[in-house]
Amino acid sequence: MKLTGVELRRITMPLVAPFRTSFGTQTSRDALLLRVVTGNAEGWGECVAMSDPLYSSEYVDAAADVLRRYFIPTLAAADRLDAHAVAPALAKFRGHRMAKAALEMGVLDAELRAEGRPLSRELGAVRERVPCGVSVGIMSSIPELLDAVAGYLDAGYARIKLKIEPGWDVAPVAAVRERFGDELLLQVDANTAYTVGDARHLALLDPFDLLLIEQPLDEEDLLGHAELARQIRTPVCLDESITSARTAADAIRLQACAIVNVKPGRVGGYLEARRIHDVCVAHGVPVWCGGMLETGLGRAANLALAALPGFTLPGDTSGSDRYYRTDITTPFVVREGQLDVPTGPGIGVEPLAAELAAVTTSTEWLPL
Ligand SMILES: O=C(O)CCC(=O)N[C@@H](C(=O)O)c1ccccc1
Repeated sequence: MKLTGVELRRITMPLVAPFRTSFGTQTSRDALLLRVVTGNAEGWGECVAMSDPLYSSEYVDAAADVLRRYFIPTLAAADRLDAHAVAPALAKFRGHRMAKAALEMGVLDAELRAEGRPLSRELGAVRERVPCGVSVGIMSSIPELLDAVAGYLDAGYARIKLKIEPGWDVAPVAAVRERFGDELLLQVDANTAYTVGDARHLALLDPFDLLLIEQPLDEEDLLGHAELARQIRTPVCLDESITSARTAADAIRLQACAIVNVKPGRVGGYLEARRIHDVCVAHGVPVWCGGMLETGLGRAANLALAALPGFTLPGDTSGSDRYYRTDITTPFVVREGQLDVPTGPGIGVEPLAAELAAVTTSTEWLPL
């Protein structure tokens, strides 16, 4: 397969409501999409980097630049190209995993569409539908939080994840437990907001029977997470710390985590995400699929991944309307707390022309 050209497309999609985490508040999603054109098919890639380097070191302008100056020309020069050749071809460049993931996703989508094969089959999916959790941001009051959680439970979500930070942790968890009962699948996400010195405070969450506490400490503090895990009962889950199958294996061996949040964009693509799944399954560590406010393109691909056997916990792949009034693909609608895994070739969805045009802020065609 030969690369004939790549379109870099920037889009801006307003969120239906502000989404506050421990590292900031988002009101819209500025994203980079890639349309990868090969001799016999086109594929779509979505870069999950945020507008600013607050979740990780990557940000969308930098991703566009490194793709334009280094990654796309490197692939164009490759005499044979398939999705499995993308990561090795780009390995000489350090980091920029989200940019690499977007390009690999576009090549993988094009390759599978040309062969008529769904991504779910390529990855090894064993389910046709996956249970959906939902991520709930930090709110300005407990009543506002309880109303939001009630709305998501009415919508059928199978699991609630609460964003927490110092000053917004035990009280919201206690209020949600008290209002919605002990059966509710409930977890929290700190996005690195604490230190191991907060262990005694975080142990106050133990009585609430949480599924997990996600990334409580700095992404580079594996030993701190291992120490924290010895001091609290709530299982520790890592997100930002897990950037590859190698770091997943190290984190497990160091007993820094009992559960892993797998995000294809964070780890360099869906093929590395599958390797992380395989490492975790081999160690008996459950995984679930995280989210980065993806459009329907990334949502579709994440559903294929979330259908693999080791994804035994509900992920953050929620319905399109959790974040967007109008998606750029046919919207994903949660039914009985589940979403259908796309069955079409490749990622199984394509952008809707009018909806995509309405949110496009720039396009750039790189002929190769
Ligand atoms: O449902 C989603 O797509 C978002 C899930 C979610 O909470 N993502 C968090 C995270 O840290 O995992 C996030 C939010 C904003 C930006 C980056 C990451």
